[in-house]
Amino acid sequence: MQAFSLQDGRLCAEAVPLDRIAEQVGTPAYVYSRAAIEAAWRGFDEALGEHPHLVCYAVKANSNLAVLQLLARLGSGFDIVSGGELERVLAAGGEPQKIVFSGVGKTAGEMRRALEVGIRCFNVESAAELTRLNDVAGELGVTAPVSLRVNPDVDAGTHPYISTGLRENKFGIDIREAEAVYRQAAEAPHLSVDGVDFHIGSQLTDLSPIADALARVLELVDRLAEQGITIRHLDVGGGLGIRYQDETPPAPEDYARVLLDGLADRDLTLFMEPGRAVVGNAGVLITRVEYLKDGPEQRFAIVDAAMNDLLRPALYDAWQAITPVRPRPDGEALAWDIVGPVCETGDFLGKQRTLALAEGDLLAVHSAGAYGFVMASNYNTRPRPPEVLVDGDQFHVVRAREPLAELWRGEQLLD
Ligand SMILES: Cc1ncc(COP(=O)(O)O)c(C=O)c1O
Ligand SMILES: N[C@@H](CCCC[NH3+])C(=O)O
Repeated sequence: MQAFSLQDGRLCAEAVPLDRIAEQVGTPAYVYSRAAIEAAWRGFDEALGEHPHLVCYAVKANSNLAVLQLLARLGSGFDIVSGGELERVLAAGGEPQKIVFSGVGKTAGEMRRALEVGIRCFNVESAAELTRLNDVAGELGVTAPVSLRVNPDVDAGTHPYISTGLRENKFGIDIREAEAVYRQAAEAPHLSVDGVDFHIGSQLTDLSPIADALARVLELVDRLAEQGITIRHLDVGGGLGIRYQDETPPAPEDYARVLLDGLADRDLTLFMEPGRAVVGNAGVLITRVEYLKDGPEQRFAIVDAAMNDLLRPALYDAWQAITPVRPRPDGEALAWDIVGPVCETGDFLGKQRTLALAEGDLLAVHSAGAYGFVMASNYNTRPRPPEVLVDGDQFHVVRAREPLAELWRGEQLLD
């Protein structure tokens, strides 16, 4: 949960210097720490102690196969939102019985595949989706396990683009309509009601909206029990924040305490879907300064990473720490806008960063393990960067830089 630190040019807890990685794979490149990922996942798993639970890592945060494989080996479950993520989890050795499938727009094809492999549960987000899932399960002659994602209408107090638990958001089933939809589910011949689910937003730094949402959803569970609809598991989604700058996100133990206190003596298995908090501070994006440019109003450090590699600053105006891998203690510290080569004014990684810089310097953009590579694109026909996993004193290139010719594979010239 701590902001990631570099010690002597290395990811903390790992022995490989980042400049050695840069020499071998070039820049920009994502670098992840195995030790940090595993420690963060265990933090959630251990916080829930003996209470029956399943930590379903949210694949969307970082879906690199080697990252998924590490988590699968720890016994992690997975929260997926597409057929593509399902295939990734299976390819990485994830157990189908530990997969939950979220998302508002599941296609019939995605449902079919998930039923064929036998996932643990579908987090259903509308009455229409429930009808489709029942039909698809019926065609296959199987029963689909379901949990309804309810929208508890609480303000998560996060960026509006990543807040999901308000009535006006597209996510989940309005909590006031949930009982009726549960009755529909209970009567459907090819569905079995197993759980209830909520997820109110991402980068949450305060536990009180989670406690509010939990209380509302537990009232629903109790009302359903009175009607003979038994809920066996409660999925509390993900969303726990990390420290990017000066945030003080709750520790997994405090989070777990709120959840377990809320449950009281109810017999509910807990599922959780953390993404960012598992991988966010376990990764950096390394990039090299190409040019220093003195504009009339502003100094620019033009680096070789851009918004296509790391979108969060451009999309959310997100702040991520940027530090030199080898600081220049005797250099003059000046305020720089750290910008990329893409042809957009919004292409920046950081603004007004006071640093002593020279051309050729290697920089690390911190907290880049979550929503980094997964949101990268080929805009400006730039190859997506390689991904490297550091494991003690070794490192592995777990995804190579895309060769340029791959960027137009499948395209056709006209006759
Ligand atoms: C349903 C669901 N579960 C889990 C997550 C993971 O969220 P986070 O990375 O904030 O933990 C998300 C994304 O916000 C989500 O939409
Ligand atoms: N992409 C967002 C988080 C989205 C959460 C997805 N449900 C971010 O970088 O902060």
